[in-house]
Amino acid sequence: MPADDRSGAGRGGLNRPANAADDRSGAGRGGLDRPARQRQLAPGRLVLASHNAGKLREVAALVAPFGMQVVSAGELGLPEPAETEDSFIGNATIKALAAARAAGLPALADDSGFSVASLGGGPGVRTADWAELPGGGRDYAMAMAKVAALAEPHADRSAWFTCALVLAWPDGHTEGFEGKVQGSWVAPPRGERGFGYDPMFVPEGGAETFGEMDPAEKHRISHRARAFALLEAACLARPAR
Ligand SMILES: O=c1[nH]c(=O)c2ncn([C@@H]3O[C@H](COP(=O)(O)OP(=O)(O)OP(=O)(O)O)[C@@H](O)[C@H]3O)c2[nH]1
Ligand SMILES: [Mg+2]
Repeated sequence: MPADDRSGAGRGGLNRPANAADDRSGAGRGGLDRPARQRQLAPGRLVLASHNAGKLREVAALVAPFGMQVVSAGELGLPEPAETEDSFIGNATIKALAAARAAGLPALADDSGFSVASLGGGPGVRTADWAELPGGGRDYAMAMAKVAALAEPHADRSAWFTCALVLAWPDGHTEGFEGKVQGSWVAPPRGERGFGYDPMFVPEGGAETFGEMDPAEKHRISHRARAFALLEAACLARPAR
């Protein structure tokens, strides 16, 4: 397990990116060319560069207070680019840049995943792949069963979700942020709410899975909410009341 995969969460409230310098540069290089202040997202149209209905619902709810007119990549008929990087920030950057350039609008992408300590942080960036069916489509019951079967022999039940959010502009500028939520995996899965692997994850200090809890509670503590809090602080202004 990469040591810093489990850093960042559960310490001092909101998560910081695992590597603040790299993650907040967006381009992943950090340091020298990083602007002193992140680029602000002006009110207007924003593409949500995801084809996952569960994510779109959650990201749209996070963006809602900021008065942006959101449109999804699917509604614009944008293709899904290949996610060829081995980091969440890297893949979110691919998706955000592809959408921003194709639409000529700012775009917000989410790359996220579920990690199990005893599986060396897997499935991690390959979380969606573990649910893919050979003939197309996804089966999350199958994916959760696979994770549980592989992790079952190990005493360590700790697990976490990671979410990278990247904002991209048509000129190629990006800003990236990462959030994590620590907890443990459970089997069999519990709850019908949420999406993906939510029914097999219990956040630290809780008793319900993300699949059982009120969506408002997941929104309050999730990896996605934590990444969004960083994005908000850096790039968004709440409209005046
Ligand atoms: O239980 C979950 N609760 C969550 O809050 C959550 N966030 C992400 N995931 C899973 O992680 C993979 C992301 O893969 P991913 O970032 O490539 O997204 P995706 O392919 O589904 O859509 P897109 O945004 O790429 O179009 C997918 O399997 C998602 O189900 C979650 N599962
Ligand atoms: Mg994807």
